[in-house]
Amino acid sequence: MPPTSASTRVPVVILTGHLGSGKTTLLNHLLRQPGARVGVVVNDFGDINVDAGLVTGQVDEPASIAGGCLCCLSDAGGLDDALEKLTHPRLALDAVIVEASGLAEPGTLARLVRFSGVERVRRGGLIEVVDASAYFDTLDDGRGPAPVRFAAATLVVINKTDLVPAADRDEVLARIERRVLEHNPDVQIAYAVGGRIDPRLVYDAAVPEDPPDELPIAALLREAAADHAAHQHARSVTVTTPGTIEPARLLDLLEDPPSAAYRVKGTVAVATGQGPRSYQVNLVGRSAHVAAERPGRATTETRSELVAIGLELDPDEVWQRLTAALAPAERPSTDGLRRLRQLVRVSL
Ligand SMILES: Nc1nc2c(ncn2[C@@H]2O[C@H](COP(=O)(O)OP(=O)(O)OP(=O)(O)O)[C@@H](O)[C@H]2O)c(=O)[nH]1
Repeated sequence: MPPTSASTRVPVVILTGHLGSGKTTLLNHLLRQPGARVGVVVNDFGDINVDAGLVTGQVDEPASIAGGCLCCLSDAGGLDDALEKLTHPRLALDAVIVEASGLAEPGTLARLVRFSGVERVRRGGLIEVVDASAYFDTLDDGRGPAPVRFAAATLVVINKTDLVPAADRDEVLARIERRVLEHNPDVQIAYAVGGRIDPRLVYDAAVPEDPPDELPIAALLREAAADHAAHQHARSVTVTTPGTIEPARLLDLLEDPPSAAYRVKGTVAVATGQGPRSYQVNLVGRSAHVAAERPGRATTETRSELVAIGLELDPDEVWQRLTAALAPAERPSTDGLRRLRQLVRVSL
């Protein structure tokens, strides 16, 4: 079998959180994003109650995908079996979200995805949902070390902030934030009501609108849920450069990304003896994935582009970092090529 093309890798996002913290609410919010094609893996449909209208078919009936979501029950076949089906190129999903039961241990799930035997998977991050109003009564008594579960997260959503009395809110949220950062100082933190985070933090929708040939279920549900309510908007910074780049500078960025950049994605071109070679770059949290594109038809234009997305991005700082990462080079340095190839190897 030919090697999997970089473009067919599907980000697998893990959603964890204590019982009742708001995982399903957040998942439903993400599924309402216009134009999104998302696969969902759940342990138990009965338990999870994804909005019925959004659950449009089992994975064996891909023709019925509508309103964006295709759900798949993780049964005896295990997670890999579900991922194998949902990452099939014929489904062309933008992302797969694995919603864990409230009792699941985040580190274990992260390892299941990281060491998944499924070739078309790439890590899409781990979102841990926290109930701000119940945090110090359930997860953490505030004494001793903070819960170790945060160590596996790339994004922590401090949800239900509306239930914290206004007078105490700043202090309670700051205390939770300090506990979250204790084991994971690089983690991105978002605040939410009803799980409403900016979907761009999690994945890219293939198209900006719902496809015209699909049922208007997602649109109706969006209206019903008044999902246009405010959420913290993610910022993004894009830098494009013509021509080929120096991989060592790109690796410098991927090994030490700007702290406020939650995702960095793009395509870069590197010169080779046989002409430019393109690589797809994806970083979520601190985990980078780089894959070589299959050599395609020769193009007249070669360019490299990176986009950084995050909640508190400083646009000037990030622009400078991305620009430095895309330093033009007609010929890559030996050290740069070695580091790039090594990252491509560990990304396989
Ligand atoms: N007030 C308030 N309620 C919320 C918020 N987010 C979720 N809820 C409610 O909290 C309850 C639990 O939310 P779920 O999304 O079912 O939580 P879950 O983490 O999926 O729950 P389990 O699957 O049982 O672990 C539901 O009644 C939600 O409507 C929020 O930000 N504010």
